[in-house]
Amino acid sequence: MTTFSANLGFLWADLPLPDAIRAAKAAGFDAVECHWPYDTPAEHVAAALAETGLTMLGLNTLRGKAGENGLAALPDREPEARAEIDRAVDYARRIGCGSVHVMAGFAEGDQAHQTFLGNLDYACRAARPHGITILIEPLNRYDAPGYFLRTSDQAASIIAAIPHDNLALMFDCYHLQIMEGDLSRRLAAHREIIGHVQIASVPDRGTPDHGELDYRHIMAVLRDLGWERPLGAEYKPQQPTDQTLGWLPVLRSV
Ligand SMILES: O=C(O)[C@@H](O)C(=O)CO
Ligand SMILES: [Mg+2]
Repeated sequence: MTTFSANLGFLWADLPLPDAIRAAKAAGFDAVECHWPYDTPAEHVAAALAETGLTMLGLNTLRGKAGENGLAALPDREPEARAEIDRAVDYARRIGCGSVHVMAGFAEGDQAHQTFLGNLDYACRAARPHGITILIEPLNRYDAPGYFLRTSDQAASIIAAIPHDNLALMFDCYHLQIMEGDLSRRLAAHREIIGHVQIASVPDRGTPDHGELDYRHIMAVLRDLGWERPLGAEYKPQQPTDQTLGWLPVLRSV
């Protein structure tokens, strides 16, 4: 049976994070994940996780100044990028969260590529003692124009260049359908480096039961590939989240 993680960056985003965790539990999710939890003390999040029995699967590094979308590929910003990596790894460690998405930022070119490699090497070393995986995620050109990481192949070549086994691809079906399509073959080609899978409808980033992607098919592909971890529901609810969950029992029963 496929299991699902509620992305609390979008779902129940109006609630304090501990209450969002409780709401995800009450709605029947199997796990949670978030974007930027840092305004909430880690011990409050850890307590809500312990109370509900849910695990926080992932969180992101902070994006930087207003208008920025991560720092890790920005030349000459290594001290800030690494401080954010340290902050994220420490927070993840304190709440028992298994992965940290290191956000690349708006950049291009070889210097950005080299900077990203250096910062990812740093992140993998910082995360390893805590059993934490570092994730990198290609984002689509419409939501994040100019974002350094755009395709699964680019992510794969970066992962191959880093000599650590705790670096993996966040395969967000929403972004990669927009950028590349051909998702069944993309999932198979990159199976060994995928660390987390996220879902939402395309193109409107709504509930995963409509739009140009049929997630019943994607779920069958993932099952055939031996994927058993929760899929991250990272969609933007157009109504209060509790009123948008009709897709959950339907996809769960597939
Ligand atoms: O897809 C997304 O936007 C998120 O997974 C993320 O972490 C970057 O904002
Ligand atoms: Mg995503």
